[in-house]
Amino acid sequence: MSALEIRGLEAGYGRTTVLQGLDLHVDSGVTAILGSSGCGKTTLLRAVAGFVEPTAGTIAVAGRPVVGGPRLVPARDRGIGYVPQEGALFPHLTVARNVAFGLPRARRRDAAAVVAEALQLVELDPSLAERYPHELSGGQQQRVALARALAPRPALVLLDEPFSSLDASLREETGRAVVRALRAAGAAAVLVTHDQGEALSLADQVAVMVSGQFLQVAPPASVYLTPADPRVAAFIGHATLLPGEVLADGRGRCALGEVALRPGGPAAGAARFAVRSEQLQVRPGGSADGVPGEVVDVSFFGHDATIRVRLASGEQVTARTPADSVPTAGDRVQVVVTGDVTAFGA
Ligand SMILES: Nc1ncnc2c1ncn2[C@@H]1O[C@H](COP(=O)(O)OP(=O)(O)OP(=O)(O)O)[C@@H](O)[C@H]1O
Repeated sequence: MSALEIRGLEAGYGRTTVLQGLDLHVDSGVTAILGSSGCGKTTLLRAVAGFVEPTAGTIAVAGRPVVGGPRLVPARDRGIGYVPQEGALFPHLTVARNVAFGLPRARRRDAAAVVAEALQLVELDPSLAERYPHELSGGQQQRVALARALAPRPALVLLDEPFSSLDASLREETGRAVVRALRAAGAAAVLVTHDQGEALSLADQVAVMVSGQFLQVAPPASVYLTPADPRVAAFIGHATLLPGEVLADGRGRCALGEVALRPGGPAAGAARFAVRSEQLQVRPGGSADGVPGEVVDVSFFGHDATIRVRLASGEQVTARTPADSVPTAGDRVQVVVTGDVTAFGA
């Protein structure tokens, strides 16, 4: 039985349709909904949770229809845990009372045991139970919000950009802890994010959303290495898209010269090539390999750097290079492509 099954879902506000017929299947584990601001990620979560009424389609949670079935099941009866942006804990309640808040009446009598178990799941010290939210760090507050969502033992937890207010290091640590807690609780989760690193590192399945549609739903490595659409390639791999031509022998030609193509692409003729930044190597000007170009600018990150290069054709490409061999703006370089390039029909 799947934790969440969505078919042909349409939803919006007034006359505006935001979700344009979505299908999604979540068995278990974490599914990340990845997309840029305004594409409809929160609207999808709200439709699943029961805060937005869809105009078409069906939603089933743990095998039970909640939309498009015999009756529209209200939010409180869907058996879903919801972690909103920035946790939204009740400021006047202690951690323990926050966690116990959503428990059904029958389980409130042993609330202390449920709270202790939920705090253990999210790896929080039991001594924090009597603190108030303002006495916790941002990461601890997020874990309490998850403990509150997990306490009623839902089959499905929805998380809306849960780490967006945390700084980079805390974000990674909290993200991993949250995934461990979800797995330990046996709950499937749908995590909304616009951060591709977060989606790729935390999720078992990534659904890439653009304008209320899913362009690809697949495991992280597949959306990264074998994007189904040029927009997925540009969004996920920071790929440069170049016009070119597929040659008869399965190779391709573009402003980067002749390149090897990933099998299964379009037939010979005009095409678009997606080249990920780490597939491009920048060598000193005058090197034998590659095509010539001029460095436009460099962004240094410590562990590596990205280098924008203007090719002789006038097109610009972005290369990622180790931190110890970074050229400077204005340098003449040779750009070499490594590995297979993904081609899409023009
Ligand atoms: N209550 C509302 N009434 C009318 N339009 C809305 C409402 N909420 C959202 N929208 C619009 O619906 C579209 C999708 O919004 P949504 O919040 O789902 O996007 P999102 O992908 O979650 O964005 P973000 O990453 O910025 O949170 C946007 O164009 C937004 O302006």
